[in-house]
Amino acid sequence: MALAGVRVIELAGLAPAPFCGMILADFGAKVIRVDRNKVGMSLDTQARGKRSVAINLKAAEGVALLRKLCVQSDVVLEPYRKGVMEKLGLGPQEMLKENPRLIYARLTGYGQSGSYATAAGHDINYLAMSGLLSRLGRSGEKPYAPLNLMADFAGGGLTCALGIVLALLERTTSGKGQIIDASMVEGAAYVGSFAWKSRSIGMWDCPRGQNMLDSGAPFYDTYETADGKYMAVGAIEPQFYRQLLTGLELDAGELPPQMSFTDWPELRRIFTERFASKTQADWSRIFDGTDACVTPVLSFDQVSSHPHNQERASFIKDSSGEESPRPAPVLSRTPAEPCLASDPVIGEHTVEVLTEYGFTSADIDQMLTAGVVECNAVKSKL
Ligand SMILES: C[C@H](CCC[C@@H](C)[C@H]1CC[C@H]2[C@@H]3[C@H](O)C[C@@H]4C[C@H](O)CC[C@]4(C)[C@H]3C[C@H](O)[C@]12C)C(=O)SCCNC(=O)CCNC(=O)[C@H](O)C(C)(C)COP(=O)(O)OP(=O)(O)OC[C@H]1O[C@@H](n2cnc3c(N)ncnc32)[C@H](O)[C@@H]1OP(=O)(O)O
Repeated sequence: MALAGVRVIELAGLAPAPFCGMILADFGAKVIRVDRNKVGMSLDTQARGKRSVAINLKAAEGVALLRKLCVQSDVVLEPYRKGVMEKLGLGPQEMLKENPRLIYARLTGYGQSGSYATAAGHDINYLAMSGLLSRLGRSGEKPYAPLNLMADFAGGGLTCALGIVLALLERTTSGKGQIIDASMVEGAAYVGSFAWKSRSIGMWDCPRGQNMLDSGAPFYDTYETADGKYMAVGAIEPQFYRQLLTGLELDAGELPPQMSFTDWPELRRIFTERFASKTQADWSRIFDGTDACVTPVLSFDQVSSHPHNQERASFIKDSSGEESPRPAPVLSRTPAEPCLASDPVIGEHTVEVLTEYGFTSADIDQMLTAGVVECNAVKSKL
């Protein structure tokens, strides 16, 4: 796999850093998640392929142990509020002195500088600060965050993973590590570069929800079907729009022109009525194999059995039968090989990992006894 041999220490976080760690693990890195002691259950749902070590970082010995793990690793991924790692004496300056090849990734909401740097926040706050949230939502309604996908995952975890891979690539020539300051505000804004930069061609001149790609246009929207499901329509170009009208059995000559903004409400009314007359399966049969850019809005239950997704094996099942998306993109020679075993329980691999990092059994026993580390066995799932 592409990242085989890369050793990553991931400090346990909420959602973005776990996703970043999972991407690295999916593509072959050895990711060790550092959890707290005495926590019953991990809330990390992005733990595929990781191992867990439980360390008490409130004990000096725990901090010293983490330092040793970081010194022998390629990447540290930390998701804490600015200053937390420095307080522990594990800030990037110190760590890079000890391991100049270390890539030290800091994934926060507001970045490592600026007056918000130490403030708490979540996806919706970062998205709001990126400017993007102001553009999301339907006409006449308040701004609406699309789950916590934009800042936490696209602008956060994914962008941070890109930064880590870039730094690893650069290190092959310079031999040097570096610090990555991944701000979710900036990551989300960057993902939104199209929205920013296409203002120059008038893409967003109308208020929220009234533009071509923000649910303003009737040919770029979703429609309810007779069975309470939905179809997605993305028929932008005239040649594709014509195929949409054909599928809906509508005569272009009897309709207002596609690009007449003022007629969009009337066109939407007509499309709404048409789509409501047949089921999702009916419309899928009509539009499958055409270039009308019309697809069913699949539920999580439907998605893996859709023929196209089945043909590409786009979804995988782990050993407990849980379904999830296959890692993307697909690399031809060194594709990801996602681990299908159950996610680690907290501290499941403490002894295994510490042994691998050169600690003796006596060292490990002493730390277990002192409560500096914890090792937990997997409970059988009966
Ligand atoms: C919208 C998303 C978040 C979605 C996540 C949800 C899925 C979950 C969030 C809350 C969960 C619920 C909740 O826990 C209550 C229930 C619990 C129950 O068990 C289950 C059901 C629950 C309802 C549960 C359900 C779900 O799991 C949840 C709903 C996001 O936007 S995530 C993005 C968040 N932002 C960032 O990541 C940006 C960077 N980070 C930060 O700004 C801060 O870390 C943050 C997130 C604001 C948290 O601040 P906090 O004050 O809590 O921490 P920090 O200042 O960072 O300091 C960390 C301290 O922890 C110490 N520490 C770390 N490791 C160890 C260790 N191994 N041993 C000991 N101590 C450790 C560290 O030293 C710091 O200590 P100090 O404060 O003393 O310096």
